[in-house]
Amino acid sequence: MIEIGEVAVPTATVARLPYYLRALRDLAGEGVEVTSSSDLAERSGVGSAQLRKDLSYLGSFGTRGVGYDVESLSSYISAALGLGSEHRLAIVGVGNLGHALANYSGYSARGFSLVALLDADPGVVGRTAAGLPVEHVDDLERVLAERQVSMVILATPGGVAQQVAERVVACGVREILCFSPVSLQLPDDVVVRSVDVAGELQILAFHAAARAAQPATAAARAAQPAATTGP
Ligand SMILES: NC(=O)c1ccc[n+]([C@@H]2O[C@H](COP(=O)([O-])OP(=O)(O)OC[C@H]3O[C@@H](n4cnc5c(N)ncnc54)[C@H](O)[C@@H]3O)[C@@H](O)[C@H]2O)c1
Repeated sequence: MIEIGEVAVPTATVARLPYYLRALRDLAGEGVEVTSSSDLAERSGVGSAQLRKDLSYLGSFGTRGVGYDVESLSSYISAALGLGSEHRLAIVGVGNLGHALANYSGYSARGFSLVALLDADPGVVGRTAAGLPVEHVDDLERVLAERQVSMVILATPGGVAQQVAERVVACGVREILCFSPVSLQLPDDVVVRSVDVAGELQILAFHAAARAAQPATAAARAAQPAATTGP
């Protein structure tokens, strides 16, 4: 469970909120003012019962027979995710992956500002990516303090990730997005989200193998219409 204000929300629900928010923003971009739970659920890639359950942790939304007000639900989820305040990001490790992450153009639209890039390689330090200079990791403490960094993306080789993460945490950062292939050992109040593309692909491979083993069952399940009730 994660505390949002005075409410305890399951971690899995919090992980789905960004998908609801993205779907709501897409709807707003299309000029849609009110949406049904089934439409929002489909756009978010979840079942509508799951969507209603997740939203019920945050409060009472939607009008039966009418639906959800896109703008107000979007504002509420943004506030629940803490996106009202600016999150200042640094990327440590600006190799292939770090460079690609630096050039991602979607941070600002989602409430994040990329403010610093750090690397240990003298051949990388001094280059620019996304309009920012890459600074030496020796200056990590100064850079994080000066730019008021509150979140760090770690994209260093696995062998140095623990040591870099400890320095980041000593600077007061409590949220780390880790791409390095290690299990970081950090104080309990530090939240680490690890991304593992190969692991996700292995899960897809598992599903592909399961589907291949049971073609008739899978086809029958896919043909069943989803049940929808409520707003
Ligand atoms: N999680 C995933 O799905 C995923 C996908 C691809 C890569 N990775 C991992 O992400 C990391 C980066 O991958 P890559 O392909 O960009 O590698 P890369 O070698 O191109 O980049 C790593 C960068 O980290 C820098 N570095 C090394 N030591 C450092 C330190 N102490 N402080 C700061 N920077 C330091 C290097 O100079 C280099 O620029 C690797 O650990 C890789 O295994 C994870």
